[in-house]
Amino acid sequence: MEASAGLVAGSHNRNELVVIRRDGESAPKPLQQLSGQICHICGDDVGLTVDGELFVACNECAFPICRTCYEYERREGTQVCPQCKTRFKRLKGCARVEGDEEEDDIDDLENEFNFDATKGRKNMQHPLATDAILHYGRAFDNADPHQALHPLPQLPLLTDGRTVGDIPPEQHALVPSFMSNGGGGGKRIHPLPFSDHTLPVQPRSMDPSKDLAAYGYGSIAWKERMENWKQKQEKLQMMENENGGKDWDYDGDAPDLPLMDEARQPLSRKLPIPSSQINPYRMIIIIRLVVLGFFFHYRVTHPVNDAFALWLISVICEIWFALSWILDQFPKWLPIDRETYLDRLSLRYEKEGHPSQLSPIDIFVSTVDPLKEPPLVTANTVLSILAVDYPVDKVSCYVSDDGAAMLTFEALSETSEFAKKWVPFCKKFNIEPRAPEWYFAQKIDYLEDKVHASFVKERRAMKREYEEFKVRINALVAKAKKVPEEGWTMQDGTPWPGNNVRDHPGMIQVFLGQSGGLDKEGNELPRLVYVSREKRPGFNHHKKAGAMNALVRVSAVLTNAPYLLNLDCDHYFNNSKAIRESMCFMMDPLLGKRVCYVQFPQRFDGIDRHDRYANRNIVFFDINMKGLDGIQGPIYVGTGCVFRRSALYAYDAPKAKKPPSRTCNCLPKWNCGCCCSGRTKKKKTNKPKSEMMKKTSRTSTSVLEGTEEGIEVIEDQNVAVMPEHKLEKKFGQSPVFVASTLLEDGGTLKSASPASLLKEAIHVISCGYEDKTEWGKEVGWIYGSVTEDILTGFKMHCHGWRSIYCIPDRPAFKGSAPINLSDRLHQVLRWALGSVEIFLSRHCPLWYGYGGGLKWLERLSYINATVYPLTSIPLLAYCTLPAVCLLTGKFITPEVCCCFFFSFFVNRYAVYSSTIDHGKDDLAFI
Ligand SMILES: O=c1ccn([C@@H]2O[C@H](COP(=O)(O)OP(=O)(O)O[C@H]3O[C@H](CO)[C@@H](O)[C@H](O)[C@H]3O)[C@@H](O)[C@H]2O)c(=O)[nH]1
Ligand SMILES: [Mn+2]
Ligand SMILES: [Zn+2]
Ligand SMILES: [Zn+2]
Repeated sequence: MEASAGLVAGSHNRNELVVIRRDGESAPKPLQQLSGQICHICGDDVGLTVDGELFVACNECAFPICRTCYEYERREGTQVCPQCKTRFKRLKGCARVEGDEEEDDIDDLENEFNFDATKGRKNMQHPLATDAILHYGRAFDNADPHQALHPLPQLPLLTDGRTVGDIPPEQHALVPSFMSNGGGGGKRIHPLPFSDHTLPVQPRSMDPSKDLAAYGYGSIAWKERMENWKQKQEKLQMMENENGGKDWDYDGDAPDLPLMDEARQPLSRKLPIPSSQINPYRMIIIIRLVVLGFFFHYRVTHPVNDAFALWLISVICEIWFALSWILDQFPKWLPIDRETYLDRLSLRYEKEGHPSQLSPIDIFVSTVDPLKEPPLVTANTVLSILAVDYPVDKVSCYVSDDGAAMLTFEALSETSEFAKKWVPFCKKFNIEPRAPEWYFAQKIDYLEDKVHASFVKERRAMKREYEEFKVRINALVAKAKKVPEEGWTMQDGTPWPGNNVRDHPGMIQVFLGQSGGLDKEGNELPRLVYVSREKRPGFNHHKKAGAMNALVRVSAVLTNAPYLLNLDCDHYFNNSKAIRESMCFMMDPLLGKRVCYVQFPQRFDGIDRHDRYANRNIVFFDINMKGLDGIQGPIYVGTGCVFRRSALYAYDAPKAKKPPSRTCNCLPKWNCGCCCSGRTKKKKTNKPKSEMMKKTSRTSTSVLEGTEEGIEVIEDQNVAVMPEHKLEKKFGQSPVFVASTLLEDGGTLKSASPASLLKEAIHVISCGYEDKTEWGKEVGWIYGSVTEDILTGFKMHCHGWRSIYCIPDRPAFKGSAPINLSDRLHQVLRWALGSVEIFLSRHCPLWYGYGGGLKWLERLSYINATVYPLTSIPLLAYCTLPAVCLLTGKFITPEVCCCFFFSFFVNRYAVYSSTIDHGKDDLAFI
């Protein structure tokens, strides 16, 4: 390589030219003065060595980095040069870092290049580096004052008190993030600290010299990108801050027209899977069905007389397998994808100069046992909620603590304090994800991620703050290990009401929100509410379903947002725009009114690459659920789901008044003459915007224009003309709660004082509240199964609602899955038992809810979801048959011909795929 290839020139406002040769064969000479070089990470002066020479961190490309940044990167960052990705070597006088092999040998060249053998530039070492002794005074001048004040705490303790190194890899919770170097499976994560639209990503060229030209320090491209970025940020900031902006003129002027049109567009779009992709699958299903017919014809008409019992058992098993295969296949007939338009949502509901019209949302987090579900995990979930990209006054977070643990309470209190620093940081730099543990587990790529200098410093300071926060939480956890004899006492000296977990009063504490103190930048934070429902012996508390219903009522009394989102305590917001995604469906004036919930797929962190225990459930989440979305909507999986509050109150879906010729449920759609021929006949709505956006109220019958197909008319028939005593019978004896159910657009009674509302909230979480009401039977989360989720979703579909499956590019939520065998087996067993519970209950999807709006393919899929565990019985029988055959010398079929072989083979394959690819397992599409 030519020496000139490595020539890099630094110029900034202090404009001294520095020339450094990359090959190092002859010592590079500074042409003029050396200081004045700007660090391309933090923007400080790079500084000099004691010899008065420029500090050089990377001998390969001499990318300008100051000593502070260099040390930080070695200690906690990627440990490689941001530009050429060569591993940093230790420089004399720099702090030791974990992973430094030798004690004294500073010049650890061998190691250096063993690490990155591909570079093989052993003798291209920069001479400056070998005797680089740093200019301490200088370096300290540059150091982040925060860093100097707070020495880095020891290795962070995990929540169970052990240090990181002690943790076996198979553990729930946060371990993987400590173990891996940011993102499992060696895949590098590129966090996007700034939103995608701020700067176009410039593709990196393959030619290293070009690379340098484009990215080398002082290069024009770099500076342009910085400038560009700054301008865009300022613009964005201005748009956000400006409150007296230009009014929106709907009927108005030409310049506004494009915007207006855009705002009128639908907020989401349905994308059917191309028929060229899906038809082959359908064909295979049909072919198999036909072959199956032949097979059973043969089997039934050819009994084996000398081994009748064997034959009968095998035929029964085969018929069961065939049926379960059919149950499994047909709900996949019409898979669809969806696309959302967040920009249109914003144009429509967040008009400049007006207060945001986005709907409020109440977010529920459920926890039970702080020792099994570490408070740090819950804290991360809560932080990601508080920092969500949504108007703060429209978000409330309710944490249900079924363990009545003071630890959870105190951790939440700490979390609310930390949120005052964390939330403004997230919003300022637009980072993802907004759960600090997962955010800091990512490594930054300073070049590709368009990092701004001030961001680098604030990020480091925040990381330090987070580590201190973690230490505080871990201290709480350590303290909670030994329970004092007289039980816990709160800071004010009163005993903790929840000292007896099975017998304690209801507890509510509101943190943050309007009255709860502002964040570091003086902005309000979302409301955070701690709720622990009353527990008394002799009452059935119905586990998670009971906890959720308590939250439904508390939130109705305190905030009453028209939408709810529920999350398990270990599922954090991975995508801060997730609520907006769901609102693209819920707030769509056309499609929205019939949607009971928007389910997001469950995604997980820290699963091993081969997904040993099939935690990901790929077939279920990426195929079955998309198939259901094409019918009546995905089933509810218990977490990551945005509900319409009124759907939880057991109201029927607004009826779609379809033209009589379009009411069929034909399958398949493409050969149905009755419902699809006139599909293109879309009814244009010419009503003025304001009227289209008019909110409908449950107390008045209103007519909406069109539906998702644009051809139907919906009528809101949830007219609440129920007499009050009936409402009380349905919802329980709380006038405030009952009144809240009548407010379609949410909101609370303005007349009530906060104190009286809190009193009412305590009342609605008392044990006896649900007695003789419809809670758990018709209203809210439905009781009677440990998989309350399937049941709850099923009831809604029976009421005629439709659900939506939303898969944003960036996964909306992420959780931790059980990654050890016994936990996983327990979970699968629990799900299986829950399903059988439903199958044997009055809610059995075979018989329940006819005439209520449940589509038959959707019903098939619910039957499949509840009956699948029973397949284990015929499977066991079928697997023992060969052994019995061998022992008795008899066989399940009579003499065999070759056409039989063919059909037998095909059928066996079908049996295999239907039993193994069952719902929640990971195999091929069919
Ligand atoms: O008495 C209880 C028991 C559980 N939970 C909460 O329920 C959630 C799920 O419990 P977990 O033990 O993690 O069950 P999983 O099998 O991991 O959860 C899956 O399966 C459940 C049952 O189908 C669903 O409810 C969950 O949302 C879904 O993630 C957790 O947040 C718990 O804190 C309570 O609030 N109260
Ligand atoms: Mn879980
Ligand atoms: Zn720096
Ligand atoms: Zn380099």
